[in-house]
Amino acid sequence: MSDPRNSSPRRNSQGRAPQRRPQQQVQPARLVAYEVIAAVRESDAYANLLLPSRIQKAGLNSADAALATELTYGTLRMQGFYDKVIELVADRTVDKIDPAVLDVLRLGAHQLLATRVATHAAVNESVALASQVASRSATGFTNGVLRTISRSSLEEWQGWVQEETEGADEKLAVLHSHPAWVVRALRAALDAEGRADELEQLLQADNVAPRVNLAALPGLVDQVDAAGLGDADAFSPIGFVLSGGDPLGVTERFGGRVRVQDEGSQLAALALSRAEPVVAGERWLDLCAGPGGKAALLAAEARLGGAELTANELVPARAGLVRNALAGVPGEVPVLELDGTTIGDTHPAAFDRIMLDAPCTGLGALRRRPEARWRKTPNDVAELSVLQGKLFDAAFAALKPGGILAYVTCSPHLGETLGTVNGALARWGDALEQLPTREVLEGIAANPLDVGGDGRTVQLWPHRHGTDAMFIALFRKN
Ligand SMILES: C[S@@+](CC[C@H](N)C(=O)[O-])C[C@H]1O[C@@H](n2cnc3c(N)ncnc32)[C@H](O)[C@@H]1O
Repeated sequence: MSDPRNSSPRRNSQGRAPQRRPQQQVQPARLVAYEVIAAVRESDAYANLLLPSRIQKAGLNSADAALATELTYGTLRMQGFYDKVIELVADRTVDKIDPAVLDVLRLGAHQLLATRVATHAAVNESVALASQVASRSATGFTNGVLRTISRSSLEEWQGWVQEETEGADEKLAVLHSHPAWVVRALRAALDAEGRADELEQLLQADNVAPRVNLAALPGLVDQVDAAGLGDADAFSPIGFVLSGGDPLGVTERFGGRVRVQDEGSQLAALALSRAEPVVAGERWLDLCAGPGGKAALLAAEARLGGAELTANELVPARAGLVRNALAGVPGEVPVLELDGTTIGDTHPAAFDRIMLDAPCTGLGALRRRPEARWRKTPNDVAELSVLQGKLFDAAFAALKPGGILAYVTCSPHLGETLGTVNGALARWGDALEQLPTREVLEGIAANPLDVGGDGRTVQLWPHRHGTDAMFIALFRKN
């Protein structure tokens, strides 16, 4: 069989521009997907925030809403791979393609290579979309590129794309659609546990939409009612995998006492609240609380043990989200709006337990935020690790002697995990004691966790635990 790359649209007679503007209507689900993908590119929109409102505005039924979601998320996730395929076919780099046409091509490539959408529907609707959002001349180009892509299988394109790419990490990067620097960072993080051979599994897991996970707030939900929501989580003792239906409907039905929350986030909050028995009257702080997932769980745990939680969040709009998240838990939880780096000055030695769920790159939650991988840079790691160090020191100063600090990130990047921890240990010496985090979590988890490392810190992984790649480290102030 001849190499399909030789049938580039410029050379292929079947790819010639149609003579007339296509009459086909673009299906609303595809139009919604295109609009969100374009907004992500043009105005740095967040797909997970914009998509629900676009679906609602377009009045999509549930099947079309599911299609729009799959098309949007799948296209954004696999954009790096599709761009390489498009470059091979179009015989030019993607920066030489009109951005609106490129979005149409990415969306079309996704339908052809990763969905069961019929080839004629994927191509014809993409051509119609190109004529609607770009120029008439773009229709011939779109038609040619997509017809060429459709003539070969995903596996064949994967082979050609790898052949065209130099370097082992770079090949994995393009094949699994991650920036190469992220692949190198993930390899280093796995390598620190002696598990670099799991890299490909991790990259694959980043490209699979996560299941909807729920947390039933302890002491506030009848566990029998909650059990009807789905299967119990493998690890979190309060978690469930939603078996079906609208997650927001479930949260509303339970008055906010059942919440959508990743299992790893549940374990991180429980690691702090259950590290040792709670003494009534303890004061707890959630230093970087927005949007409030862990704060709600900590508030429920504090209520059970007779402790008092305070939440803090720098960004006022996100502090509002924290207040909403706390609404399902009886009792008052003050929500401060301070810069967390000053908490040691405003509240010296004031708290028995502090959650520092630090601002981070979020490289551990790439499956959840499909466009995030394309927005982060190594500079973000450098800047965030400085902020993480400052927040750590402030939290340490706000901790009472004997108090417990949980340092948590939803990034496995070593600069944000062990780098920050080792920096703090170097600064604080014997005053900062590492607690056996793995042992604490093994006492909480419903099943053995099988985490790597030396046990003083815990790194969870999507491919291994089905959670976001949460990093959790517990400390005591001596
Ligand atoms: C990883 S998120 C926390 C997630 C939260 N714990 C949850 O479970 O929903 C980090 C939060 O820290 C906030 N933040 C960033 N810089 C901060 C600062 N200097 N002081 C306090 N909060 C800050 C961000 O706005 C963001 O909401």
